[in-house]
Amino acid sequence: MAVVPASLSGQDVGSFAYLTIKDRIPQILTKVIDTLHRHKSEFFEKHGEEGVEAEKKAISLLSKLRNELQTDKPIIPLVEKFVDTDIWNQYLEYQQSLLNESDGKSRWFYSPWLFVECYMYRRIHEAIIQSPPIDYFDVFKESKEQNFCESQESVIALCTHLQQLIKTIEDLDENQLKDEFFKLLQISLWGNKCDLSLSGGESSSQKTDVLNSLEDLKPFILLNDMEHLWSLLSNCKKTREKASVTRVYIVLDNSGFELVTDLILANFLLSSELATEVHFYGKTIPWFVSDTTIHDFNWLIEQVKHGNHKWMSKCGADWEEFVKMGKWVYHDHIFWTLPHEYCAMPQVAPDLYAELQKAHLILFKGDLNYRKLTGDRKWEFSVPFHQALNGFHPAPLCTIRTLKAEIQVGLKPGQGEQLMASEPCWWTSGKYGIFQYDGPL
Ligand SMILES: O=P(O)(O)OC[C@H]1O[C@](O)(CO)[C@@H](O)[C@@H]1O
Ligand SMILES: [Mn+2]
Repeated sequence: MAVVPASLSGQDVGSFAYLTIKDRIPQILTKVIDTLHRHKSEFFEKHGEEGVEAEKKAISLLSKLRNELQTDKPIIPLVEKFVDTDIWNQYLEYQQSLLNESDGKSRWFYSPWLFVECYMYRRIHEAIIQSPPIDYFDVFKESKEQNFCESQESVIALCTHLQQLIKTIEDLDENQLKDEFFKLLQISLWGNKCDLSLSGGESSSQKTDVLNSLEDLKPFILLNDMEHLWSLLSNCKKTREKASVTRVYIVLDNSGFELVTDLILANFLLSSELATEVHFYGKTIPWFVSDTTIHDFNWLIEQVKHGNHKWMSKCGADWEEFVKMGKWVYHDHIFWTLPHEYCAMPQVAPDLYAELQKAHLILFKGDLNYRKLTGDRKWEFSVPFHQALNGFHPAPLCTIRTLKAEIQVGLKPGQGEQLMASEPCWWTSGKYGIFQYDGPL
């Protein structure tokens, strides 16, 4: 097996991982507890006393979790039966086996950051499913919906842009079509600034007109492989036989404004015939505050459809139709909410790996996907992306991510060091973005 660098972890005092475990995660837990409190009367109305008791139980489990974290207690196995409980507990044992001390127990600050951060969201889910009858409750739903509602104006601007574009799409020459493709890719990139995990669950909606900001934002794209995406898809379109398909898969990240930008891009892919099918992958359980579940996906399409604007509602109606016709397919898979790096997918989720191999192109949205693609490890800046993927090559793939963690590969020699000297927060602030491609050229 190839030698890989150590994992990022909270052991490195002062690092982004350390600060996330120390400050951001407890803050998110406190918000979750507060959300449950605020829904107390709703639970009472729905379920009577039983609902109130369940709310108390969930809160006490979450307070215990917060205490374990803040006092750096050992990571304990999951107890409630769920589809992935055994896989999680096996992974916990595996993490323990990596520790050299004889009585070594995985702890929050001493284990890989990716592992403990995923574990925290899985424990939140456990607290909820241990508390029937409120075991259906999505503690992050409110903030995801708020993010969408606060981005209304930008959503209208994007829907209007897309509908105008579609009207004349057949008259566009190759270069014009490529320009439009690049625009919508960049919108989807900057949509990733709006996650709610980095902001500790605080509102992070899109209020400026992103369409008119694209030129100003260009200097912040550190790696730009958009040309490869164009070559690949325009080639598929040219060489495609009648009745055959081009499948683009989008591994989704955040709901709210970012999801709108992804759906706008997916709509364009169909309208331009660069793809004939778009497959979406979301999360099975609430995850990293703002990540998309099937409920968020359906809710958002419904909202857009009933939007108070002609072009917005046209988009929503078309999107519903794409889903009905099977041109857009939404998939769930438990693997996306496991702590494993993606190079483990062939062993842990061979069925999912086989599905991904059917794609002509896979787009991975967001920072967490990047961390899992590269194993969340301390790679040198100039290590090739292909190498950091550590054998994960199901199909041509591209990561579309704003930088929100101390990890970046594939830079030019000296580029990372230079950024580090001039702007120490360059890789955690979400200010910079990348399109990083791996696949045949
Ligand atoms: O929604 P994204 O882009 O995956 O970002 C998730 C965020 O959560 C973090 O784990 C921080 O809590 C960062 O890695 C990242 O900023
Ligand atoms: Mn996210």
